[in-house]
Amino acid sequence: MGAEVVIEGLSKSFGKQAIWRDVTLTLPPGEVSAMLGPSGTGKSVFLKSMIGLLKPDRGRCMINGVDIVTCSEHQLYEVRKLFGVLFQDGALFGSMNLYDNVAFPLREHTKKSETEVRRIVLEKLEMTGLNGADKKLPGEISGGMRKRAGLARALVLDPQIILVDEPDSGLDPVRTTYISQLFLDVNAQIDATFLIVTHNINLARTVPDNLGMLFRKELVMFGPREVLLTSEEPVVKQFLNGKMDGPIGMSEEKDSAQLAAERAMFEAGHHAGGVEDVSGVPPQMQPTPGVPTRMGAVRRKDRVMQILHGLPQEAQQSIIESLSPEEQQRYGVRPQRLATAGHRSAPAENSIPNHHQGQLPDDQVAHIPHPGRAGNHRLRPQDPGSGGA
Ligand SMILES: Nc1ncnc2c1ncn2[C@@H]1O[C@H](COP(=O)(O)OP(=O)(O)OP(=O)(O)O)[C@@H](O)[C@H]1O
Repeated sequence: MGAEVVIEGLSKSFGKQAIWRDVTLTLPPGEVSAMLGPSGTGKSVFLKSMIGLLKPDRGRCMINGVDIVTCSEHQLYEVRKLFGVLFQDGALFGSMNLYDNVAFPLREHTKKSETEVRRIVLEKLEMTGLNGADKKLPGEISGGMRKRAGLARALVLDPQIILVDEPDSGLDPVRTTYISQLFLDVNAQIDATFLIVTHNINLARTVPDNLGMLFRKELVMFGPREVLLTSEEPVVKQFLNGKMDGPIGMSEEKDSAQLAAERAMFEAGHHAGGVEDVSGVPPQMQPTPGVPTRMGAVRRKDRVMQILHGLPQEAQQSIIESLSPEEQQRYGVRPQRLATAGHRSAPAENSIPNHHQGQLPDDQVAHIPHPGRAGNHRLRPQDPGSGGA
């Protein structure tokens, strides 16, 4: 199973420029999480901080019990072996063919024989759909293939955590979906913990189990996908709809005068861009038929049902609706009726009045038959109105 990553109060600045402060979240083991955020909000800095390439100013980043912010160089070296990283362009060596690129970490960090190296390289090339491409140079293949080769290389040391930086950069929407499918298939096969940094709305809506968003130097939210996808938080809504209307501006954020001027413009009928309001929670992509079940998704179901009562009402309903009738019965929950427009909830005739803070009545709160580690109490959705944990 992948490693859990527990981040508490993490802050990073460069000189006087604060990048983000007080970031607290947990990446549940074996689940796929994605971090969103406008350009320049420090998503790449966040990834680099997680592998110790950049040193945060404050806070903790615990991986298998080791805090990589304060650990020794030797411990950091060991912890880094748990990571596979897929950089934007695949970060391949241009002068080496794909075989040697993928073999590189094995030759560099292990004492494996060339026979063993060959077995592993060919296995990872096959896993990433690159059978027969081992002799190609990076310059001879498409951007999508380069990314897959970068993923094959990230897999050779059997990582427990896979970090992916903007997988869609330079790819068309169809290739982006194919690489997303590959992430889910690989996740199903090796049960590693994934963190994907992306701007891509389609990917964010359909791929990860958990979503987070960085904005104004803070983590706006982090939690199960249903929380962000049903959120009324303006910055989250704006981002997920790709519109100009909202707090995100041409550079990172707007001041109040610009916000008001633009609001008036949009109210007068100027198109704010993007498609019509997209709201609600689309079905999540699944592993390709024939690929093993995603155990991370199985554990997530129990985990999310354990924290269900603490989630916002819209998210709760969406989660309950995503369960099969048998699962609803097993967890002791039932869907409430939703109004059609914008998936906003309306109390069902037979529903018990909702309590404050989106809590479900006791008889609708999940009963977990087999609580386990997956009941990760540390992964809490951020209060939609705040950046704190
Ligand atoms: N090594 C560094 N030294 C100083 N400033 C840096 C360094 N690395 C990043 N920054 C600054 O940190 C900020 C965040 O950069 P980062 O690349 O993490 O943003 P991002 O959210 O990944 O953006 P994008 O989506 O455009 O890739 C930027 O202002 C950048 O200039």
